[in-house]
Amino acid sequence: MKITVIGAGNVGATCANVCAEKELAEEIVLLDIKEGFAEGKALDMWQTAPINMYDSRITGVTNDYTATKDSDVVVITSGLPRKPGMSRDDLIATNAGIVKSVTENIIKHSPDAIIIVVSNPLDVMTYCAYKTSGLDSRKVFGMAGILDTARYKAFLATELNVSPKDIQAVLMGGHGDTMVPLPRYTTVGGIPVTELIDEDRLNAIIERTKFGGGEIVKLLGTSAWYAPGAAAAQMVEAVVRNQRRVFPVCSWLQGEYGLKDIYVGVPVVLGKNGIEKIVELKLNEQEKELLYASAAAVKEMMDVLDNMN
Ligand SMILES: NC(=O)c1ccc[n+]([C@@H]2O[C@H](COP(=O)([O-])OP(=O)(O)OC[C@H]3O[C@@H](n4cnc5c(N)ncnc54)[C@H](O)[C@@H]3O)[C@@H](O)[C@H]2O)c1
Ligand SMILES: O=C(O)C[C@H](O)C(=O)O
Repeated sequence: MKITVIGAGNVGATCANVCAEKELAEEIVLLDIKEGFAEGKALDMWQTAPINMYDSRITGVTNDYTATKDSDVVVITSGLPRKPGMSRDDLIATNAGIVKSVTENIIKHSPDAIIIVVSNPLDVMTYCAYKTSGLDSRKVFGMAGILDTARYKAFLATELNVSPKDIQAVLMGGHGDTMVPLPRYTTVGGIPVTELIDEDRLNAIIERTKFGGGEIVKLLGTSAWYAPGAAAAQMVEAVVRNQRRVFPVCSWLQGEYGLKDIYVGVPVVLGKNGIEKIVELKLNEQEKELLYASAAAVKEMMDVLDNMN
């Protein structure tokens, strides 16, 4: 197995580090456009191998795609993060150029790779990588739902003073303020969450989840990386170990949920072929309405991207 992570910044480096610590591949390549940056990060990480006891070999390169040749999985994290006061959509012009050129280079050297997109605005950048790569849509998908549900679960674990391990949840829609956490599909040790928390508190947690990325941007002046990097690595793990995990993933819909030709977050089964199956939940009218509003916001940005090319 060979994994490449494009972008050795906060998210890319964290993702590569988690992949190495979990020994997800014999070879992990970190690539960045900044001279010496990926080399330095990779060298530092490799020096943790004797401490953390792993033998996945990490190397870093400056924009040399020959080193990424025959990768099984490529994670794209290259691009600008937002600053306080910005929305993710404000990044579209710069990051579309970066994701397009990166995808072209990936495909030249790893024509059969599975591509996991992390760069923002997530749903539109995943669409950009899909269009550019020419790959089957099952092999090009985006990371957002694992992060967004992790935030939702973490907030619930704090509120209920229980282990986050026991919280299960589904969240759908785009990776923006319109995302749709689904309380009807949220359980704590198998108990419906609505039996454990009153409606007002639950609604407050849902609102905090929707703006969870922005909360961190305000605190740090740049966006989050520990949870995003770990979430991307969890998707890599599901693929390289063929785990068939069920996660919300930004996926290309072809009629599922009544939506067509759009990338948006839905629950899927993730395995060695990428998206093995899209799971269709029986949403009620209110949930459908929220999902469609979120899909409409994503579609608007996909149209912006189409008009840029
Ligand atoms: N999907 C999500 O849930 C999620 C979560 C967190 C961050 N993000 C997004 O991920 C991206 C990266 O965030 P970050 O915090 O790691 O930013 P960062 O600035 O720390 O790292 C980005 C890296 O990309 C590199 N880069 C830029 N252009 C490149 C190119 N053409 N080729 C290779 N490398 C290039 C930069 O040199 C930099 O090192 C941002 O767009 C951010 O919004 C998405
Ligand atoms: O909020 C951001 O800009 C980064 C990322 O999408 C996140 O949710 O942490």
